[in-house]
Amino acid sequence: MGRITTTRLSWSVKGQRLLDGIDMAAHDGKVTGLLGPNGSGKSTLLRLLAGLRRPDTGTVRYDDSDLADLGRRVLARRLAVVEQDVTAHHHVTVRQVVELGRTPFRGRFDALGEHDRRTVEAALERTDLTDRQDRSWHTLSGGERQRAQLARALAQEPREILLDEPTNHLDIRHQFDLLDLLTSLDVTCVVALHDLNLAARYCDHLVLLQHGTVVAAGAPDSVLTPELIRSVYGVEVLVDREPATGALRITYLPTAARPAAAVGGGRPSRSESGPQRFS
Ligand SMILES: Nc1ncnc2c1ncn2[C@@H]1O[C@H](COP(=O)(O)OP(=O)(O)OP(=O)(O)O)[C@@H](O)[C@H]1O
Repeated sequence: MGRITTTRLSWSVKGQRLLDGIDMAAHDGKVTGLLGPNGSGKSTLLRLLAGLRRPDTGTVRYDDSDLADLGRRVLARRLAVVEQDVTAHHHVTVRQVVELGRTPFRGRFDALGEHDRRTVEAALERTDLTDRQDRSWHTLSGGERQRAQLARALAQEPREILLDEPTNHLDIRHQFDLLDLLTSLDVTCVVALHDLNLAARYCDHLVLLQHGTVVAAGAPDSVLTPELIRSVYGVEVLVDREPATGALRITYLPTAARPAAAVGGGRPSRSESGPQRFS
């Protein structure tokens, strides 16, 4: 269906190792959250998973196939990518952006068929954009653009979706709508997130990065511990469960309650990593 795994994945630029020996797995139909401070390597890892960068060493596999052996068109028919702050030509409409999701399934000069049109309309509906489908790209807000990019990805009917901070422009309701939608899809999702509470609530599995390495991976309650959050983000937190839903809840403590030297977080030792390191 759509399992993504990496083995000892590394990538460098100008002699600087930005990803170092990443072993991770995104499970069939599940939502895997990529967490980590600014610059920890989340976007770089997503680009390697998408085949937009070639690893120096290591492999990415989609089910049993090595990404390096999958042709561009085969990959485009199964994998959708939602990058941060994508631009589009000013004068294209929302609907035209979403129709691009059907490109891998059509000949270059083929018109959209009935199935293409129905898929595009369903994607517009699911992202709450039906009434804005004729709007020009340049008139959209940041959040509407983000939803249009998600709609394009859904129109691709993918088996896997990679999303880089898809909620960063969205208001609270649309953040919940987007993540509810992702969790309801029968699609393997890998999503880079900054909001630890959203990660706790919506992700089945988390991969926590620091300095281009995986410092912890596993179920949210094994990764989002006060010790790991302090070590990686340099922030003191309380972790408990919301009374109403039972969901894991992270409460950030005021600066005065934080330990003096933790900010910036050094590379944690293996013993601090606690949960299973790679899964
Ligand atoms: N092409 C590049 N050339 C040089 N440095 C790069 C390049 N791409 C990424 N980097 C650096 O690699 C590190 C990881 O960047 P990346 O964008 O993957 O981090 P991130 O975890 O997604 O960060 P953020 O949370 O800020 O989006 C950063 O220090 C970044 O400056």
